[in-house]
Formats: sequence, structure tokens, C-alpha cells
Amino acid sequence: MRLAKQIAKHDRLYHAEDAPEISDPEYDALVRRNAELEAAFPHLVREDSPSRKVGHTASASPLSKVRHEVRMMSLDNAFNAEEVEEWIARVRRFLSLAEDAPVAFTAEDKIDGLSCSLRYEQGALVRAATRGDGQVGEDVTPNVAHIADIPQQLAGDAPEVFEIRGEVYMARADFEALNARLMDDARAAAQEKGEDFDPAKVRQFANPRNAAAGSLRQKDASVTAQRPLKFWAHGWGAASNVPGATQAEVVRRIERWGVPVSPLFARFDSASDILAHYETIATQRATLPYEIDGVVYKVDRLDYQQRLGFVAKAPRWALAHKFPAERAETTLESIDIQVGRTGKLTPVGRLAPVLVGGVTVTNVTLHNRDEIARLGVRPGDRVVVQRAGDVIPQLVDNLTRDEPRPDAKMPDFSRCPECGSEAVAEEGEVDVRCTGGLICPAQRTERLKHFVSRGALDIDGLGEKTIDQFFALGWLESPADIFRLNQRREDILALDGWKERSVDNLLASVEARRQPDAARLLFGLGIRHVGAVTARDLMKAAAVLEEVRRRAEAFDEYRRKNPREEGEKPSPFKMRMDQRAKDIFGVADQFGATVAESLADFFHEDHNRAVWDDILSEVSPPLYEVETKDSPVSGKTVVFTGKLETMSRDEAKAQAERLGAKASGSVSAKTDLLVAGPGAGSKLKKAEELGIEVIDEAGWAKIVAEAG
Ligand SMILES: NC(=O)c1ccc[n+]([C@@H]2O[C@H](COP(=O)([O-])OP(=O)(O)OC[C@H]3O[C@@H](n4cnc5c(N)ncnc54)[C@H](O)[C@@H]3O)[C@@H](O)[C@H]2O)c1
Ligand SMILES: [Zn+2]
Repeated sequence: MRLAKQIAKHDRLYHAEDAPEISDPEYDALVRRNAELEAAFPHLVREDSPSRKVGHTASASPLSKVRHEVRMMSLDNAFNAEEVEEWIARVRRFLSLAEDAPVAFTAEDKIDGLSCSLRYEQGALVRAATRGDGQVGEDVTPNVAHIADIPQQLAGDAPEVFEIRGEVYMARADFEALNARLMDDARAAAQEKGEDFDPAKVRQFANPRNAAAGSLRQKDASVTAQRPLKFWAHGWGAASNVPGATQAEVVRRIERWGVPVSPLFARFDSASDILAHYETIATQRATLPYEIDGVVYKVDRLDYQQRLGFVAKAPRWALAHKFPAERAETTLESIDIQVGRTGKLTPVGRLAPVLVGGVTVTNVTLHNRDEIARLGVRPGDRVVVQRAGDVIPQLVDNLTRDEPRPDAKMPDFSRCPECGSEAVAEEGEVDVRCTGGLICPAQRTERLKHFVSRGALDIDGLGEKTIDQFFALGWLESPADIFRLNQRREDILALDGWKERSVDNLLASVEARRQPDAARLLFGLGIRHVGAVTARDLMKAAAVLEEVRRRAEAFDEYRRKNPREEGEKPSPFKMRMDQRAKDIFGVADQFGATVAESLADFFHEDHNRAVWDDILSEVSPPLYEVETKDSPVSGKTVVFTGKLETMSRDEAKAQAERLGAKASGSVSAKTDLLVAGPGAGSKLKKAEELGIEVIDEAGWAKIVAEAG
């Protein structure tokens, strides 16, 4: 349905029928979106646009009509302090006020009721009317006769004609009592007729505002008489004489005539004061006896109000600063999958737009499959969205989880929506990842950045920004393209910020990696679980990259031919796979099936093999040999235990390797040296029993430093 039509429908349900179908935050989000569209396409704004209309026409109402002498307006909204400040800046600009010229404002709570205009002539109430569409409202004169807050005669001397405008509302407690009474009456009526009583069929009011409107707008005023309605004034319409020069003066005057005004009404000299008053009102909101949905600010001086005038449907001199709804209800329209930069598949809920915490929310993360299951959400569900402070919006409740939705389209976690690659979850993990790696557009730039990073190929001058830029230009589809940048020398030179020298430096650092370290290259591919240390272990055992691939394919074949047997328990199966992984890859120690699986997954995919071949057509890593230094620990077996303070365990092991030593994980008769940090336990005890030399971290650092 067209947005404008949708809004018109909800206006009718809300204003004319007092039976809204959507929540106010949802309605406000529709209006916001409409306003954004109109701002973007001003020539398409129609005469009947919802941005120009107030309320809803009274034409279909059974009450008689009243034409307002002075139009009844709506208010423009602000949803945060920034928007309030923008409004104040607009007011100042409009009035061409000097920056330090003072402007005073009034501020009071925005009560949730319905507008009513009370026409007094010679101080006597002659007509009460609802707002209707702003021009024509409904005559509710007999109805308001029963509202104690509305005097039939103003006290003191009143002007010849004066229309007091304000809000008819129902206090919270009265609203609850009314709903309870409607329930009791319905039950009693059913009993009397001897019918079955169904509480779900009793028509109760959704909120105090609807209750007030439904109660006032009764053809039979005796019904209104039984409803506990209240009133307070916040402005005026037609007036033969306005008794005052400021908003505050006139409001106080109305109060003296015997009509209530908000107890929180006050006048302030600065913008920061009205925002402070907003905070005060916000903290009192929950304990006030009536419902409010914001704070209304008005320019105090009436001559300023006069000059500011009106826009389509609201005065320029007033603003409603709405409280953010931190929770709001809306409809979950669909569930899509987004692929993160590391390949993680994250389900995202698409929502019918709703204002939560002052911003329009259209998406929520659903985290993972477990979260979807926990909430039981499916497209079509009514859901509760929460947003507090700067926290990203969350879906906290599903209101329709018990409704069957056999046709709901649920997200597919088996394939990556970006590249079509298989998506897999590791055992025991809820997260599902795309195996597309280097071909997956969602992951590509991140992978490229990793590929050139310091721990990997370490290419100087190819920073993150450059990668993003070259990627956007289509020059870096895959890592191998880095080595083809020399063909783009002229193109790069033509870009902003590149000079001969910087381009040549970049190309030179690329050329310097034509014979890269194989372990760094392997690490740079970003295969899951293949970190820098594992990549070195793999290369030490395999010597050439192609051999790593051959071994990964051998493991792939093994796991396919030898899946978990029927009756085989998970833990013996894992032990079998771990052992097989160590055997095939020739790596002992920390190595196991997890790494082997992800290597096998990687080489299983055609596109990864293509990227691999492409890279190896551009570079030729030399045979991998651990470069060893002559050192006092060459050929010895070193074990690290306890806490290391200045380096990670991995770094210590790498140092040992560089010094020609073998780093092992356990102490045995073959151990030559134990490096023990604080907290060392059983390994230290065993080494002492075996008479093995023990040194501390400082002693180890000395050996490393001396070897150079
Ligand atoms: N849920 C729905 O389907 C639906 C549909 C239409 C409108 N609405 C809700 O109704 C409201 C829009 O209606 P609106 O056009 O009447 O605008 P509004 O209620 O946001 O603001 C204008 C009205 O605020 C009232 N008001 C209360 N305190 C006031 C004060 N201190 N000073 C001045 N005015 C004060 C006035 O009667 C004025 O007409 C929104 O809150 C919207 O969410 C909801
Ligand atoms: Zn993908």
C-alpha cells in the first residue's frame, strides 16, 4: 500500500474510530519515512499529503459539525536533543536574532488525550468542539458539561470571545477502573441473558487516550457523564482580546479564570533550561497520575509567535519533544542472512519501521540460529524491539510465537548468500561460516588486508585504505592481483595522492615479496585455525606449499572414507581423527583434527584451489627451511612452562626454533632445558627430579639476545 494511504488509514482508525491497529512508535516511523521521502522529492508532495493534514475529518461522525474560526493545529515532533537544538536554531534564523539575543520558551508536559476547543463568550461556555481535521470538528458541548475541570462560566473578567484550547484526558487509575467496569458490565449482561461469557470479546480501551476520546465523542452525552474525564488548557484559538504579551502570561491568566493547566508548566530563559526541564519531566513520567508522551516547547513572546506563523499543519513556534519509546512493537517482515568480514553468517531481522529510542529501527540482529530458535521467531510475527541508549536494537520478545506459520520463509544457513559457497558450523559451535574465503565478496578486502599484514606477507605501503580503494576500482579481485599491480602503474599514478615515488615504492615492496616465506604465505591465506605458528609447523614438515595441499587432500579423502562409525563414541572418533591428522601432516604436539579439517575444507572448494594456483603462478617461495642460528641451544629440546611475562608462548617457541632448538610441550628424559615462569608446577617438579637444567624467562632472554 502506498505510504500516504497507509498513514491515512491509521489516522482514521486512531482519530475517528479510537481503535488504532498499530502502536504510536510505528505510526511515527511511517510519518518520518514519508517526511524523508518528501524532503528528497519535494515536487512529488501532494496536496493531500499526510504531512499537511491534521487529525482526521469529522464528516462520518454522528455528532454535529463545528467549523473552527481559527484552525486547530498539530505539533511538529523532535525525537532527541539535537533536533530540539536544530529547531531553536531555525527559530533564531527565522527571526534574524543575534547569536546572544535571549529567547524565552515555555515548557510543559505533552499529555496524551484529545484536543478540545472551548468557546467562551462573555465568560460563558457556548461551544465545545473536537479538533477533527483542524478546520471542522465535532460538537461536544453537552458532553463536556459533565467534566468538572471545564467551568461553564469563567471566573473574573473574561474577554468578549475567548477560545480556550487544551486536552481532555483520563487519568491512569480511572482508565484502569473503566476497563474493569466494562468487563464487569459485560459479564453481568451475559449472566442476565444466560449467555456464555467470553472475556476476549469484551471491547476495552487500548490506552487512556483512546478511552478519553471514545468517552467524549459519544452521541449520547449521558454516556460521557459516567466517564471520569479531566481537562487542562495549553493554548487558545479565536480571541477578541489576548490578555498578555507572552505565552506564560496568558496561560496563567487562563488558570486564574478557573481552568486547570499543567502543574509542570514553566517558563525558561534558555535552550539548556528547557532541555533540563525535559529531563525532570522524563524522570517523573512513570509516577504521574496521567500519561504523557513528551514535552511541548513554545516560544514565549507572542509577537515572535505571530512572526513565526505556521507551516503546513503546525506552528513554527512550538515543538513536541517526544520521549523515546525504548521498547516498541512491530512486525518482523523477513529474516535475511548477512555475511561478516570473517565469513560469519548472521541472521538479520527486517522490521516494519518503528521508532525506538528516538530512531527509526528497520533491522535487528538475531545473532545466530540458536537465538532464532530461542525466540521462536518467523517472518510475520509481532515482536518487541528494545533499544536503550546507544545499544544496538534487540529483539526481546515474540508476541505471536504460538500462531502457526507453516509458510514462513526461514533463512538458509547451509549456503553463503554472498558467494554461494557451502557454509559450515564447527562441532559444538553455533556460528556458521562461509567457506568461500578468498572468493567471497563479503570477506575479500578483509582477507586481502590480512594477506599483506605484518605477520603474513608484510608488504609495505599497501595499507588498509589503499586496499579498499584498489578493491573498489576492481584492481584487487584476489591476492594474486597484488603481484599484477605493476601493470597498473599508470592507473595508480592517475589517482589523487599518488606520486611517481610513492607508486615506485609500493611496486618495489611488492616485488620484494616475489619469493615469499612459504609459512607466511600459508598464514596469509587466512585459513581458519592456521595461525602463524601452525603455518610454520606445517611448512617445516612439508617443505613446499604444494605438499601441504597434497596432505590436506589426503586428509579430506580419509575423512570422507572413514566417517564416524555407527556406535563409535565421539571421543574415540576424535582421537582417531587427531592421530590421523598428525600422521598425515607430520606435525605432532598441538596439531589435531580441527586444523586438518579446516585445511581440508579450504582445498575442497574449487574456488580456493583456483586462488591458490593463481598466487603460485605469481610467486615462488623458496624451499622452506627453518633458518637456524648457531646458539648454545642448537639441537637441544626446550620446554616452556609457567607464565611468561614478556612474550607469548608461541613467540617463545618461535625463538627456540630460530636458535635451532626443538620446542616441546612435555618434560621427558629427552628434555635439555626447562624455561620456567611464575606458577610453574608439575613440569618444574619433574625436570628437577630428572636433573634437567632449569632457567627463568630472564635467563632465556639472555640466550636469545646473545645469539643475536
Ligand atoms: N497508532 C496509530 O495508528 C496512530 C495514528 C495516528 C496518530 N497517532 C498518534 O497520534 C499522534 C499524532 O497526532 P496529532 O497530530 O494529534 O499530534 P500530537 O498528538 O503528536 O501533537 C499535537 C497535539 O498535542 C496536544 N497537546 C498535548 N499537550 C500539549 C501541550 N502542552 N501543548 C500543546 N499541545 C499539546 C494537542 O492537542 C495537539 O493537537 C502521534 O503521537 C501519533 O503517534 C497514532
Ligand atoms: Zn561467502
